[in-house]
Amino acid sequence: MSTAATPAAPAASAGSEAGSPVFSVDGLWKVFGPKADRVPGDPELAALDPAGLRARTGCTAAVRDVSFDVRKGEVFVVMGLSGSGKSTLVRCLTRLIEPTAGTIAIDGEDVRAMDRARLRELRRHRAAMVFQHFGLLPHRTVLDNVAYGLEIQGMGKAQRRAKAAEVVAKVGLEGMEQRRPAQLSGGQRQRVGLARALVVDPEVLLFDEPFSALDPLIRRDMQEEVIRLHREERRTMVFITHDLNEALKLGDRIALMRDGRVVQLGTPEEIVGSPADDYVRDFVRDVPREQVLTVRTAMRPASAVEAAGSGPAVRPDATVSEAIEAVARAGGPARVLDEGRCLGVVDSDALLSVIAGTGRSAGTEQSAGTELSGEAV
Ligand SMILES: Nc1ncnc2c1ncn2[C@@H]1O[C@H](COP(=O)(O)OP(=O)(O)OP(=O)(O)O)[C@@H](O)[C@H]1O
Repeated sequence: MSTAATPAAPAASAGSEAGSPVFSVDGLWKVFGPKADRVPGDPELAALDPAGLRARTGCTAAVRDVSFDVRKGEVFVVMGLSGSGKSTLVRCLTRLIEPTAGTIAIDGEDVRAMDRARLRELRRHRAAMVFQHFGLLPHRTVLDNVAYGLEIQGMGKAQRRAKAAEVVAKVGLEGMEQRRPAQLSGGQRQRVGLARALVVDPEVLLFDEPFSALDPLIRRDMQEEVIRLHREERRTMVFITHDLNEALKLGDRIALMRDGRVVQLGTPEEIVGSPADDYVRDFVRDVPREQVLTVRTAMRPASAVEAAGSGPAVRPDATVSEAIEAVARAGGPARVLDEGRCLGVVDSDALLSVIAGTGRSAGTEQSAGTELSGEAV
């Protein structure tokens, strides 16, 4: 299947090409400082740690040799501590920051080769950014703030207002169309920022720590909003956060950054269940494993008798926490059923050992299965 898409590919088309890359990033570097260009190509300089590089050259490598794909329809989270390079990396995707080396493609098109007009179109139509400081126009109403992107595109007033009203309702601000930003709460303002990015129907939404200034309850509301929008539209999203819980909650996959490098790229389950190194292990140490790891991690092969049984059943993507409930309620093992196929069995010992961190690692799946009928919970 071709991965080429029209510049303003509608979200509805995203599902048909699920899994193909929207952004492809290869060997990306961003070095700040004098004669930054020489760093990526010089193996000796490229191998220095941040302090060493700074001492030797006066440069900071904010992004170091990073490669990844953002797949169509996924929420791709870039996570890391302050200064790890998240914002620089995501700004490089649309060249809000010019990369020093490496390649970036969107739907196969070379972003680094784009001229100014094409770049403008990329930022306005294809990859819209939602910022933490949403930069709303204070004298404009909510409706006109949202319609602003369409105005820039040259859309007529009636049409852009109608479209803006639709998106204002979609983000839960119905009835507030005529308010000005100063008359809104922080969470509501963030919704306007989100609506403003959504109204141009971009192929990808880029979120730069959009919720970090919000209080915890409003933040949770906004996270739910993003999950809902993603579920409804399957729009591709790249989401920067330094908050591990937010990353685990929102991300289909997470790129964990440290000192400009991606130290691990994987699903929440892979990152929590199989940390790539001690840094990641330490990072995820306090995560409640039972809420992230799934029964795939905990199950063992089923005997023929167990597979044919009629006891409780759980889906393979059910969390360990959900499985504990099912097993506790039934007082015995539960079958793991995938569309009627028995993939294995989970029992209380296996579930406990996942919580204790002594179980099998994430991502290893049972391949054998038995066709069975049954409802998985
Ligand atoms: N314009 C610049 N000039 C020099 N150094 C920079 C510049 N912008 C960023 N840096 C440095 O690059 C590194 C990565 O910064 P970046 O803002 O990408 O990190 P971040 O992970 O997004 O941090 P935060 O969570 O605090 O926003 C930091 O060491 C930062 O000081």
